Amino acid sequence: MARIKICGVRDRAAIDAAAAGHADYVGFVFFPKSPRNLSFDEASALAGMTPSAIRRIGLFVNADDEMIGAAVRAARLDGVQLHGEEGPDRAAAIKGRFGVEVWKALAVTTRADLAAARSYAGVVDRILFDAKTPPGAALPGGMGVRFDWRLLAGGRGGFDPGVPWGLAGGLDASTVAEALATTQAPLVDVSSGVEDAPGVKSPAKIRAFCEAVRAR
Ligand SMILES: O=C(O)c1ccccc1NCC(=O)[C@H](O)[C@H](O)COP(=O)(O)O
Repeated sequence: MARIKICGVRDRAAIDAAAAGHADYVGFVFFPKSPRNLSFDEASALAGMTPSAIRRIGLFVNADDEMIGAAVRAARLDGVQLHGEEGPDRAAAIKGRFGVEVWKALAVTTRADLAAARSYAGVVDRILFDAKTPPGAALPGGMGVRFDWRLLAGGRGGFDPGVPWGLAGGLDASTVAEALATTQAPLVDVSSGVEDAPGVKSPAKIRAFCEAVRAR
């Protein structure tokens, strides 16, 4: 069964809904331009509300060590998701310095974009294939954009980028079954697809999303 990450949670209701849906991860966004951005104090409080069965992943975009360290400590993060232009060397340095799981998001439009995953094999704990947002978009993720999931449709053994992976971008309760059927993704990540407005998570949509994943 695919693992579930609910990204961009900002309040107790969203965390409770993720727990009710047996989500595996929640994502805390540390990117000031995002409507989902958290202060370190907010993240610390949310961490205290998160059941121990759910792991906390902090999302960063080209952040420096000072910011990542402060967030890891405040929110007692289990992992960091790198959503900017962090290369394998930077990812390795972050893993070495902070000793948490490191996920790298790769923006995908065409098959050629998948090849970059290989350079992170043995370095990161997970690759997240996410849709490339349009040029000039306000954010590099969390915008409900999807890519052609057939790019991840593997052969008999399924798609194998040589590193554990997940699928993100444009998922919601009505599309995730098709996404899973097409890709056999071992993890799905959702943000705007479980919101009523940017940054406003819907507990009902979170529960529906989790049910749609678990129903498969
Ligand atoms: O959520 C944000 O505001 C955000 C900001 C900067 C970089 C990435 C961001 N979000 C990434 C995600 O939440 C997801 O990993 C992914 O992009 C899926 O988002 P969505 O299409 O909205 O489900």
